[in-house]
Amino acid sequence: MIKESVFKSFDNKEALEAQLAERIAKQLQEAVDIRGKASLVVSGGSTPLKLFQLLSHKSVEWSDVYITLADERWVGGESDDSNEKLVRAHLLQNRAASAKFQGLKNMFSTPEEGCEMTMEQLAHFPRPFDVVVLGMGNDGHTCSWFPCSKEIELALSTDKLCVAVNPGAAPNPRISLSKTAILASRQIYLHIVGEQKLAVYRQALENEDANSMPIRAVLGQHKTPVDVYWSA
Ligand SMILES: O=C(O)[C@H](O)[C@@H](O)[C@H](O)[C@H](O)COP(=O)(O)O
Repeated sequence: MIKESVFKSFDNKEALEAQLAERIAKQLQEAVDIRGKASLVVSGGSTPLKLFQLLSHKSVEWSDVYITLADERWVGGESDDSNEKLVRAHLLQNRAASAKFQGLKNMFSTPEEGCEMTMEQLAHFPRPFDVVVLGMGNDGHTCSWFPCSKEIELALSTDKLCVAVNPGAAPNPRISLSKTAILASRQIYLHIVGEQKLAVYRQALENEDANSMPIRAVLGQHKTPVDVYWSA
């Protein structure tokens, strides 16, 4: 059994998003106040869209906030599969438009070829990351740590910042921050919605085999604070 992290449940998505946006904004501003800059890592997918929109209106010194992605599909920036496109459309708007965003995709044709350049482009990011927002798939993946990929053990063991991942059961080759990179942060939020994701989360707590349910690599450690935000 994995010792449960902080688990906060909400009656509806709106209440979750309002509280999480407020908390993230406060933590980012505190980081700017203390260290002069802050770093935020966000995930793609459908869950965080409203959270991004709420965050974009928050009174944070966004020009001192560095934002990147937990993972990216290796597709063009105009593709509807692009997480960068999603972040530019929903988060890098309003007040947050002045944030310093660095995507993970570059001009190389594969993530394997582009990985080194991606890591060079992230080398200047404030680390440990101040805030990391993760989602979770129904297979227990987070970031692009897919249990069906041949790179899953590497993603969960390498000391490098990024890994290329070729998921069998999901579209597009990916680049992902590694477990080492994600856990080198001050605060992780796992943002999940719906009964099915709750059941997957509960199943993840049952044992520590992260290769089969990679979210366990995050839930099973207690060095980095992990707060789970769930709503029906
Ligand atoms: O690139 C991605 O798709 C995300 O980074 C991925 O890890 C996502 O967080 C989960 O797949 C949940 O996605 P949903 O929020 O759409 O359920």
